[in-house]
Amino acid sequence: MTVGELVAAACGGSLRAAGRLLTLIEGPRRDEVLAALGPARGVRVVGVTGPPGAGKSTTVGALVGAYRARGLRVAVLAVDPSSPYSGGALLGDRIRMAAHATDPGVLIRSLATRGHLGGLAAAVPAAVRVLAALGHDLVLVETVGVGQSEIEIAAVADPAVVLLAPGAGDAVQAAKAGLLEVADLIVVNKADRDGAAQTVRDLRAETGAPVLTLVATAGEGLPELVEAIDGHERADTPERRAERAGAQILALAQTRLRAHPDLAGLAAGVAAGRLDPYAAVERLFGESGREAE
Ligand SMILES: Nc1nc2c(ncn2[C@@H]2O[C@H](COP(=O)(O)OP(=O)(O)OP(=O)(O)O)[C@@H](O)[C@H]2O)c(=O)[nH]1
Repeated sequence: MTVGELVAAACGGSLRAAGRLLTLIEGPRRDEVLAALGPARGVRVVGVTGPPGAGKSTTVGALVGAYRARGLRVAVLAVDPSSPYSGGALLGDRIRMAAHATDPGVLIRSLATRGHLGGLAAAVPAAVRVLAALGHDLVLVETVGVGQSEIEIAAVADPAVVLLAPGAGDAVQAAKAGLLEVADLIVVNKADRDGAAQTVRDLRAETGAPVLTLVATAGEGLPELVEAIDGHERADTPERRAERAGAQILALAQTRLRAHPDLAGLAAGVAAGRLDPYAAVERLFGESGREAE
């Protein structure tokens, strides 16, 4: 099948074709697929991130249920920055979201990011474009908050929801990792556990922001979370959209620069004193960089 035929089949409802397109955009044929999709269509992107075990998958599953009840077509992109595997990654998440596995209005997909910096930034926007073109109304991007990835998620998600479990450890780790800085919404999940109220107080003191509570397994606090997500979207402005787009462009540019074939040679030159770093940057950007000045 050509890419055009795949797009037509996927738009006609073929999950196989949709899966194939999502695989293609992880490789060298990404631009071909994006061109075949036609003009970009707006789609809501909600990010859910947090430390391992905070309850991200359970929460995403609950959010899928809430948005399906409104009749929206929902896609879930589960991103595991530590996994080199595509497609089959995060099997556990698929199992936890089994309630939606047979619902044709829900597409659940794992994205590998091959472990390189900027991986999430490079992979997610293209996948979101595909999902939007296929008629999804909402994309939930779930990622394990373990490093660079959660900073990058803020660039594509509106809002970025940071999920923590009760206990000082999680909150302190989240603050250290820079997770709280990128959070549009902070949620303490497992609010049925001891220490939840204290964690909420700590996070409020740390961030000065409102903190939501949730029992994802029971759906307690879910309507409030959905309301907060919707409210955040209503408050979106052209300036904020431009800011997110700018952050996305920078993250992609950084990915390209890190993979630049001349980078190692230039670094060796600077280290040996043959070249100064300013000249190295000039060479890295080549003609386009010089023209821009
Ligand atoms: N008591 C309680 N347990 C919960 C709640 N939400 C999730 N859990 C449990 O916590 C465990 C981890 O939940 P997951 O949804 O897999 O968490 P995760 O953040 O996706 O975990 P990773 O995939 O390891 O990153 C599971 O056993 C859930 O059933 C909650 O609100 N209360």
